[in-house]
Amino acid sequence: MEPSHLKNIIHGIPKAELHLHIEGSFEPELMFEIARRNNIALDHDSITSLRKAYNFNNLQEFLDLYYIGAQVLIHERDFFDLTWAYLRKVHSQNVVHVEVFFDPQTHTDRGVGFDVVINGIYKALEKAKQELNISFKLIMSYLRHLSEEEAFKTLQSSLPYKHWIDGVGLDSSEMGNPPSKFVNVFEASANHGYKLVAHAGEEGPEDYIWEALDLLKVVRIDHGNRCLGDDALVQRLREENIPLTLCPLSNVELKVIQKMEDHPVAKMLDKGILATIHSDDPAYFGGYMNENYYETAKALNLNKNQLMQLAINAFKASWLSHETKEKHISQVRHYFNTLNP
Ligand code: HPA
Ligand SMILES: [Zn+2]
Repeated sequence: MEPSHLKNIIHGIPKAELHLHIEGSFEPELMFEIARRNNIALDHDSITSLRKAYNFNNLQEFLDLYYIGAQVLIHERDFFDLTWAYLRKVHSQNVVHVEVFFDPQTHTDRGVGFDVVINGIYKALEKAKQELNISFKLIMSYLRHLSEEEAFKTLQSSLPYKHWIDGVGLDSSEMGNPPSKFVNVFEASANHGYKLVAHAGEEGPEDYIWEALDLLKVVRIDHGNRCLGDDALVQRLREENIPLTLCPLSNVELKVIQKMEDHPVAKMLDKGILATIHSDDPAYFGGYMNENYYETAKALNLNKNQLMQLAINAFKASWLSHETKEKHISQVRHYFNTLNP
């Protein structure tokens, strides 16, 4: 397919984004603006020099910069501006539903209140619902390099805002921080009514995916790239329809795979896994939803049916009501039916 034709097709697909860290959507331009108004000095003297530092050999090298960038976020307005900028951007890419992660501990550990963080993020999400017609869910993610006790404190802080938060996740440094470390806090989170997801099998082994399913009882796996090495796991994912929220540009940038041509998403679709495509940390990895779809489709030579399946899978994997999912899925089908051959 011609690149411009493929881009046009992808642009027009109504899309759902289910794996997005709001702190990872922090574009350098906005980071400099917020740093200036908060009187915070950044390590880099220009946007160009900051962008040049975005060159990672692994997850940890990225996380080190990601946490530094987040330090300029202090006031509710900062969290609002961050979230609003992301929502405007994805609106321009025909994203109609988002399920957004935020990392409260990245901020509360610096003395920023949980209320400040969530008010800023939530108000932007509400505004996008009203003005951009984007529906949303909000997922609070525990940092796995910290202790389970710390996660429990975060759970406690979240309770006054429970009606705004749909689920909890698990992110940050995967190796050496297995899901089993968080069994109790996940169980407690479920008891408070939160849905459960976890990053697993991004850099970590298949075992971590099993643990996320069996011990944490998650309903969705974030990444899960490593599952194909384990036939029993593939069967489990397929039989239970467990979605994998994949992030192809992230995988290339963090050297989870060597090149996009090695991405497992097409094989996963072939095996009947509910695989979906998202952007993870778009400001750091060079692309939002359309760019993730495009680079993947180009490298793997995906056809229209595969693109349609990916878009449908994302709505299936979402936490929208059955009725709303069906509405979006029929819009995706209609869109592909109206495309010229
Ligand atoms: O890709 C990721 N993996 C783990 N933790 C993260 N926190 C932000 N992005 C990521
Ligand atoms: Zn992620």
